[in-house]
Amino acid sequence: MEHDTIVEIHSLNHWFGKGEASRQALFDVNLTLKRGSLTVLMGPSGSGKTTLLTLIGCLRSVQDGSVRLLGQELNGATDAHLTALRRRLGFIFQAHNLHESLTAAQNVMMGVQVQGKVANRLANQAATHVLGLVGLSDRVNYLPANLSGGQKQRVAVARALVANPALVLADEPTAALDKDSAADVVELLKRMGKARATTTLLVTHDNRILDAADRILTLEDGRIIRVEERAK
Ligand SMILES: Nc1ncnc2c1ncn2[C@@H]1O[C@H](COP(=O)(O)OP(=O)(O)OP(=O)(O)O)[C@@H](O)[C@H]1O
Repeated sequence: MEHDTIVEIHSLNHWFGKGEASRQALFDVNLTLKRGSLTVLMGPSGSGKTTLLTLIGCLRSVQDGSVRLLGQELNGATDAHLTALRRRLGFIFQAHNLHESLTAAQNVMMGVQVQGKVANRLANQAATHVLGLVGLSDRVNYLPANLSGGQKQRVAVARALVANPALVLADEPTAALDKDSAADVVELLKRMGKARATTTLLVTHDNRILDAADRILTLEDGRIIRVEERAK
């Protein structure tokens, strides 16, 4: 695999349930993600977007086909191996998933500390720096309860990016936000992605993210039915 290939998927199939109740959710998915690219995944509810994202994110086991993440095969990988790989990724979900009892800075520090043992002082410096990049310098010591929805999602973006992950996976990161906050988060993902050459795969219906995408994939009934390359 080329050095700048972050994800390479061949003939991926996935099923939920066993025996009679078994239902196929993904059919013969093939996909390559290059370093620094922003790919959007679209498709109707139930088309398999989250299933694909969670397979790439080592959050469920690959059953059939090949998924190579950062040069390593996920099909047949041990739980320990999947956990180690998962730590090299950044995740952003629709609901921000912040710890309510921790400040913004402490939440972001957790994004550094999952990577292994890092001195608190260094983790704190990194967290403060990234919170500054997402425009929250004056909110580092706030608890989530005292932040707006958009600010919380910016903390979640900071937490996902603080350890410079090779790949960021995002599932509807702007869905729970009002228009202005959503625009801020989109701008941020674009800017941070460019500055750090992060590879991003995100599920969204947000037109502003579509405008920023290098490529738009459409899933329907578990199959990629359209690939639109965007000229930059
Ligand atoms: N844990 C599960 N157990 C059984 N079936 C599941 C499970 N997760 C997803 N499915 C089924 O797999 C298919 C794909 O679901 P998935 O969540 O990937 O779709 P999606 O495109 O992300 O949908 P949405 O936009 O509504 O989030 C659906 O038919 C869904 O019902």
